[in-house]
Amino acid sequence: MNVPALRLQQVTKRYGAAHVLHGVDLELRAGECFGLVGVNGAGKTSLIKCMLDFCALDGGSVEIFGQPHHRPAARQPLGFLPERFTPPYYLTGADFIRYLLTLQGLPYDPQAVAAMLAALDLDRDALKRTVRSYSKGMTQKLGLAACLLARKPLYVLDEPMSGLDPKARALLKDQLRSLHQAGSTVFLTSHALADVDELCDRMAILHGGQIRFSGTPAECRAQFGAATLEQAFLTCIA
Ligand SMILES: Nc1ncnc2c1ncn2[C@@H]1O[C@H](COP(=O)(O)OP(=O)(O)OP(=O)(O)O)[C@@H](O)[C@H]1O
Repeated sequence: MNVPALRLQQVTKRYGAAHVLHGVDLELRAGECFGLVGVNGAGKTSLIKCMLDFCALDGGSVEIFGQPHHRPAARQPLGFLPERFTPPYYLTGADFIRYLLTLQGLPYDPQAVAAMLAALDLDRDALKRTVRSYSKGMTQKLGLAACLLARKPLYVLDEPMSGLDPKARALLKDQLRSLHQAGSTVFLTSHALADVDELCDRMAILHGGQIRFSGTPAECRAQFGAATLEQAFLTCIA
């Protein structure tokens, strides 16, 4: 039997008196593209922080490819793009990519870097410029490039389309499809339900601290008797 890429069991998270996650169960099969959706403040980023051991759980457990998430080795097969990606402003794009690759024991391959920048439509000149001179979309592309260059079995991407122009969104979707075809598992959050519909094998709706729906986008439409994923989402959280 295949080990799940991610398994969350009864995950509970509180910030002081505020209960954000109440017993969340979620399982990602290895090799699938999975989308987590929910309104602002639903707890998507908190769930990711719990998964990656950036904050302590108040209950439950998380396993990454069968290993308890708090073991550093469990996170080795994982690439992560945070929701608010803010690289050190004084580094050049090349410095930043080199730094992240070095941390993972990977070489800086100028050809691979150039190919990834082209694949995300980030001008190669950006490598020489300090990050302080980047636009929001350029910064997001740099974060995506650094993350995707590491070639990991599992990617956790918190709102990866954030700040991207229509061309870059289309290119990123191509990249995510390629990763999927190559066998990587992708977990992403998104507010663009059309992207989730297009890209994801399965999805979950997080609302009120709990998973209200988990299944394929087609199952989501069918379960809520809706023609579109947007209508299904609205019915689900009503
Ligand atoms: N460090 C923190 N301390 C206190 N409350 C927090 C903290 N981080 C998040 N929260 C609260 O937890 C709730 C969930 O926030 P979270 O960022 O996980 O939501 P989200 O679903 O990712 O939202 P968005 O779609 O707006 O990015 C919100 O009410 C938020 O204010």
